[in-house]
Amino acid sequence: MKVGVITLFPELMDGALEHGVIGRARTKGQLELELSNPRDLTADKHRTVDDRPFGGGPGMVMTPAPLSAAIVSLKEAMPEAPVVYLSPQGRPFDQAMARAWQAHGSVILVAGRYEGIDERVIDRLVDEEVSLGDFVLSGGEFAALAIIDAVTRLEPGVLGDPLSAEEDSFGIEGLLDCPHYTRPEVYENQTVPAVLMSGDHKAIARWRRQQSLARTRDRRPELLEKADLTKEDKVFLTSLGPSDGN
Ligand SMILES: Cc1cccc(C(=O)NCC2(NC(=O)c3cccc4nocc34)CCCC2)c1
Repeated sequence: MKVGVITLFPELMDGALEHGVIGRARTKGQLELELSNPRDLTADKHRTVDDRPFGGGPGMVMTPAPLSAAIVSLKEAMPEAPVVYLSPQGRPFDQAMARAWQAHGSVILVAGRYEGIDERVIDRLVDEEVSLGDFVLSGGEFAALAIIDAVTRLEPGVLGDPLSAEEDSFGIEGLLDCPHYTRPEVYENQTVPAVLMSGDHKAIARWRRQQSLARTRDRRPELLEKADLTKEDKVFLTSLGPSDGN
């Protein structure tokens, strides 16, 4: 997987991507990260990357020239990669998008700062706008980090146990995850569901599936519409009483 990132804070990206599963994927060459900082491509001695908005108003806007130069430099290195601007105006990111970008093999992510980027850069160079959610951030970098994590995990060989990528709840046709327990067996007088201690793997798998289904119905019923449910799933859901929302 090749990921290009345009960011004014490459050190922030680098640092966050040196650890854990993602850090190892980089070391093993399963993830190639190429960062480009528009500030390095400025032509003025003050290395200006932002300016005041036409039409007035608060804050600053990222200027088009250095940002375009940074995008073009990565497009030359990764001509097949789609250019994705991370922004609140974008299409919500989801596991299907992560799978599509992993399958494609490369993506260029543009992280905004200030109030955003000059619209002419979007018109000319951006293929798609994608959002991590409806909240205000200082920059697109943390959205980029989340997306890089989601995509890299899907790369074959990155996760020790390939099943865990599938078993992540969104791997199982977009259901929420079941509860998880580990030692000690009794903690603060709270015990573990007996089925998990039974050694009956069929019963455990059924319990986990039913927990995922019940939680999805209670907390995110809209996900059930898109989920790929078996007949047994549907029978179980019908057997549940009214949702208690938890
Ligand atoms: C709801 C709302 C309305 C108006 C502005 C903002 C806002 O947060 N504007 C600031 C910026 N936000 C993001 O980049 C950003 C934010 C959230 C999710 C994201 N997913 O990807 C990038 C994302 C845009 C340029 C610099 C940071 C948010």
